[in-house]
Amino acid sequence: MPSQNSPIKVGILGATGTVGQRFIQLLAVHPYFTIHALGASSRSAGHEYSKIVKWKLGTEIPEHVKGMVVQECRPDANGFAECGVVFSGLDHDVAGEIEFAFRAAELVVFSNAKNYRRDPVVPLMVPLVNPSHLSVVNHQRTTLSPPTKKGYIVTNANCSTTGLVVPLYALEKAFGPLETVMVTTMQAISGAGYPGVSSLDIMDNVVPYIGSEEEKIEWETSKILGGVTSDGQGFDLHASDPIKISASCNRVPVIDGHTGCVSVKFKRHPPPSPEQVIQAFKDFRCEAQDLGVPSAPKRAIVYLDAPDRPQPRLDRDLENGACVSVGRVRPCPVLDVKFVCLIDNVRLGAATSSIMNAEIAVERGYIEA
Ligand SMILES: NC(=O)C1=CN([C@@H]2O[C@H](COP(=O)(O)OP(=O)(O)OC[C@H]3O[C@@H](n4cnc5c(N)ncnc54)[C@H](OP(=O)(O)O)[C@@H]3O)[C@@H](O)[C@H]2O)C=CC1
Ligand SMILES: N[C@@H](CC(=O)OP(=O)(O)O)C(=O)O
Repeated sequence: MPSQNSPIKVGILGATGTVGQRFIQLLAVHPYFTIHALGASSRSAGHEYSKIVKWKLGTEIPEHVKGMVVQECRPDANGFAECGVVFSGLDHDVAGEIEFAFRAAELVVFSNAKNYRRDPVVPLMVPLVNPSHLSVVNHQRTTLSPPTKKGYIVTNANCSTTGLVVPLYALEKAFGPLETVMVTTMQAISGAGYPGVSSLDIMDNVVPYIGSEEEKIEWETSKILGGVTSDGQGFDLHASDPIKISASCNRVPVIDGHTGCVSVKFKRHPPPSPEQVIQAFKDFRCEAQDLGVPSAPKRAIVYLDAPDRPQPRLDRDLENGACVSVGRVRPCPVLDVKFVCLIDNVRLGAATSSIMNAEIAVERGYIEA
């Protein structure tokens, strides 16, 4: 952990957006990191943050951030050169090039964008599941061009993928590999950024399509649940036990919180009973909790006993939005067991995961204080 006197200076790319605002809220007071630079598009650059942002959170903009001048997202822009880390909430249209430039300039980049998630040397890291993937950044530093001494990129997952893989990981840890997963999501409008989905499209409605979302859930899950290859240079993508995954994604008129209805089939026969599955959810602990990093939730999975939970409005604030809540565990007449899961898509689904990934990187010595 960095000493009290020298918190690591961090920049936020996409600081004016939905995810960027959460970064600012969550990092306003943080034991390891201090906000030092803000970046956004040329539309926002040159303006004081409080004058240009359409702040949507129910807390005030932190006092020391209000007057900060938003910069262009370039490593040589004012403030970024002194940073060790940048958190990125950039639109995917621009994230690829910008994040790469910050890595090349020897910054450590924690990204929410999809651009590098499939890269064979970039960890796709859900902090409650696969922090072991972080070690591959050593290989990334030497093999990606340009090679770096300190800089690297770590991404976090799609928000719905994150809400799914936490309970799936708990099940694989307790009962061995899964064979089949079916998930139907009901995703909040904040997942589409700001201004996102038009109110005329989403009020009084359900939209049964979110572009590329199903493919992301189906692909990302295996990279996250898989391990690191034996040479330590990449990811095994769960190849020895392939999981069949089918996702159906829907946009619903909820502000924050993605819900998933999940059915799973286990490789093992007989499969665990619903009672055993519930116990596995209750017993689940992960490395972020053992390391005691500041953003780790006390309970990574919160099991809710009531027959009508979890619900986004009631349960998205559990553990400050840093857990996955689950409920309705019951037999599945088609596969083995089914349940419902809920994630705060902008906290654990985005900003909280990036921050927790960075905290783990600090604790493990992958970021110099
Ligand atoms: N919302 C969510 O629940 C989740 C989002 N993500 C991912 O996180 C990222 C951010 O999403 P979100 O916050 O919702 O999106 P928003 O649309 O709300 O914010 C986008 C941000 O990117 C900036 N930006 C846009 N164009 C440029 C440019 N040319 N140069 C520099 N900055 C630019 C915007 O700045 P400006 O205000 O100046 O236009 C803004 O700060 C995306 O990649 C998204 O896919 C991942 C998981 C969950
Ligand atoms: N597509 C997600 C949010 C998102 O931006 O996903 P990704 O980071 O995988 O592009 C949603 O609409 O809820």
